[in-house]
Amino acid sequence: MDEVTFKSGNETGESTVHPTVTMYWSLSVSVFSLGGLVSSFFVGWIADRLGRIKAMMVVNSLAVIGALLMGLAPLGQAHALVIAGRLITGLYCGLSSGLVPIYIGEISPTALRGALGTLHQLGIVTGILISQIVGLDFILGSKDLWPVLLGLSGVPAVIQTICLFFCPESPRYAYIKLGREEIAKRILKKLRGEYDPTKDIEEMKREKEEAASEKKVSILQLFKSPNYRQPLLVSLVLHMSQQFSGINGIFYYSTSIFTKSGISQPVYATIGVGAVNTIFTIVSVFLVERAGRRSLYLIGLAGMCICAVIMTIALALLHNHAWMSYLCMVAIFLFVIFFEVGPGPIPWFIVAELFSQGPRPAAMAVSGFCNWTCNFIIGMCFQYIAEACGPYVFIIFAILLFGFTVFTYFKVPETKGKSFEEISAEFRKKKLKGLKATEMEYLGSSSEA
Ligand SMILES: OC[C@H]1O[C@](O)(CO)[C@@H](O)[C@@H]1O
Repeated sequence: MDEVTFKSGNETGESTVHPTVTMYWSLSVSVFSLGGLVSSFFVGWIADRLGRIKAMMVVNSLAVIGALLMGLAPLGQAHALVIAGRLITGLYCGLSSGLVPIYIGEISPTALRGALGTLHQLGIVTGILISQIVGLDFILGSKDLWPVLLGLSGVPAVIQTICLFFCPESPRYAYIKLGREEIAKRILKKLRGEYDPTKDIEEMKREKEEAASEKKVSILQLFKSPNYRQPLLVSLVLHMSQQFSGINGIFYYSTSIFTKSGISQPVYATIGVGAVNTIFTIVSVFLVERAGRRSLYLIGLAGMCICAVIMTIALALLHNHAWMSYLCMVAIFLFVIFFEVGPGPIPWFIVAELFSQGPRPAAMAVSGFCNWTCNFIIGMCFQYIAEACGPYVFIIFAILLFGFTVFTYFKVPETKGKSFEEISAEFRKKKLKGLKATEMEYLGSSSEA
């Protein structure tokens, strides 16, 4: 008999799963983010080498290959093919989660950069919601139809490839990277309608001069150069805060959290979470250009921190008070709402705002790598931490969220309505101020001596 079999009926009457199955399951869950973290490193390279549009088209082929491997899995060693397919799909997601925000950031007019940037997250959450629904056991999540479910994951990439034939290349790439002013002007007119592109071209010219003075920025230089220290720190911490907020703890394990908190139809509650997640990402599209990134991020993190505390209290008191399950459920929904108001969408597009054309691709690669690494860590560890901590698991996230809120308050600048150039000038000003302060301290201490 194959090793991969389910044993059922232990002494407690619950069914138990053979450890080999658990191992294959965990592996197929985690290779996805492993693929993401490896490939995100190459985002900058491929974006500059092929241009934004061609890069997205080429990368989409990975999604199709991954989907085919999973869809055709029953024809071969099913578990091995599913794991290989998930790995390749992860490689695809790592690249595309960097390329899409770079492209959106570069084609958007300043006043709409945040709103359009949030559409990237809207794409992610809509995908999650659709897969939650079609994954229901009476739709495609059954013993016979699961290969169709997994095979369909390539469809959005095919649709995107077709749409990309109608999309213009990034004007910033055309002007700054390729030096094609006329083409850049034509693209700008195609994107914005008949208007005078002189102001935009002027801005790109200044960015190009800045980029020319700093040579090509590699990932190593990004870490070495003091000019990028502050924006890099902000980018990495924002991506870390997105994943270490515990959002995927909720997403990966929401059904079991709902079961534990006594909800009778946990799968539908999970779909409810997906729906609320999508609705509030749409709300964020409209909010982000009004309220600004910094305030939304602060409200989002602080709100999530409070929800994590409430969830902990509700889970801890559940044994004594059955109504705590409702409180827990409300806290979970609010947690997701606060996430999508700021920490969900903002990290993806703010990195493109914090860096000018030269270092932008490298910065996107490093930030994407950070996001996927943290995602992988949560995927691997959450279950074990939850088992070890019981109802107190979310207190860890509450503490982390508090720390990230304080960091955001002191370190994250507002980028709303500012040109790329103005944003980097602000960082330079801060750096100078910091230097002056250190000089003063030094002079102060030497005169005291
Ligand atoms: O909406 C939740 C989803 O958003 C992400 O944080 C990406 O921005 C994913 O890691 C998560 O599954």
